Amino acid sequence: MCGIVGLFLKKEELHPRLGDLLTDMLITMTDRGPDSAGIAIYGAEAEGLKMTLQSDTPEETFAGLDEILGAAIGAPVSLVAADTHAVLTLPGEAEAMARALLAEKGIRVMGVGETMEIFKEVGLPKDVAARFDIRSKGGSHGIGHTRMATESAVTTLGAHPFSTDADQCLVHNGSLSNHKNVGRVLSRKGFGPQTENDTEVAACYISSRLAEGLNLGEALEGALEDLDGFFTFVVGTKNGFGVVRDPIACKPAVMAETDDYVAFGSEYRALANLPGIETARVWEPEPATVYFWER
Ligand SMILES: NC(=O)CC[C@H](N)C(=O)O
Repeated sequence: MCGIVGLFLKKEELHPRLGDLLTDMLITMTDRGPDSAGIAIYGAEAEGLKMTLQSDTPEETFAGLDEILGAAIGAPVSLVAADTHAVLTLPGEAEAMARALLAEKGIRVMGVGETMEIFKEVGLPKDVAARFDIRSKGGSHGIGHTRMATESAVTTLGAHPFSTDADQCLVHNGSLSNHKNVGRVLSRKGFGPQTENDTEVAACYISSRLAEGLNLGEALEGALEDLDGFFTFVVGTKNGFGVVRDPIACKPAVMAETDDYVAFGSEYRALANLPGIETARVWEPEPATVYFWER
């Protein structure tokens, strides 16, 4: 199982509603995966870099962290905390120094980017969305996932979306069969996974191909060649949104497009309440076919 949703808004007037629409879509998919849930939101562009952090002891960990980091970096740092996560904004050139300081304190970096923020925890979509107040978040596009684990433990780090490079994340329904081998090859190239999860290998694979200069569509074509097993992937980048299913395509998937948005759901009921869905073009994505949109 696992439930995936994605929403790429073409119409700017809908941007303030992104978090609300995605939350409803993901809650509809709850019975496809009760283990953990997560949402990545591509929101307002930061002046600098956003780093989404996670801590199991957020009250002690996040208190005063902006001042500590700001003093160490010698530049202003802002921090917005919500439950176990916090979004830090800092100058891009301070990323390496910030990562070192955060690692010393045992704080996890869930993802970085100019626009992407990422929130994921063990629990049901409705609870995870409420803990991080996802409904209040606006943005241009986002992806979400509710997990029934097949490949690694039910933990925060095993939850989707997996973000393995700036402004890039991926969700997956299925299970890969050659992720151990692909992971080893990617490790040698400096794109190795941090967890035992098969999906993270797919995210690392896309990162490595984008870093080679491929666009998102080409990177997803590469995944069809190089990744074995069952998969429906939905991928977000700063300006892009892509979908691909393996050649057998046994995991359900449905898409809808209007002048206002492109939407993905594991099942139609995830899309059923979107505005204007009555007149949308609705289709089942073909096996081994890449779909992607870029602004
Ligand atoms: N049920 C699924 O689709 C699981 C996705 C992935 N294999 C995981 O374990 O996280």
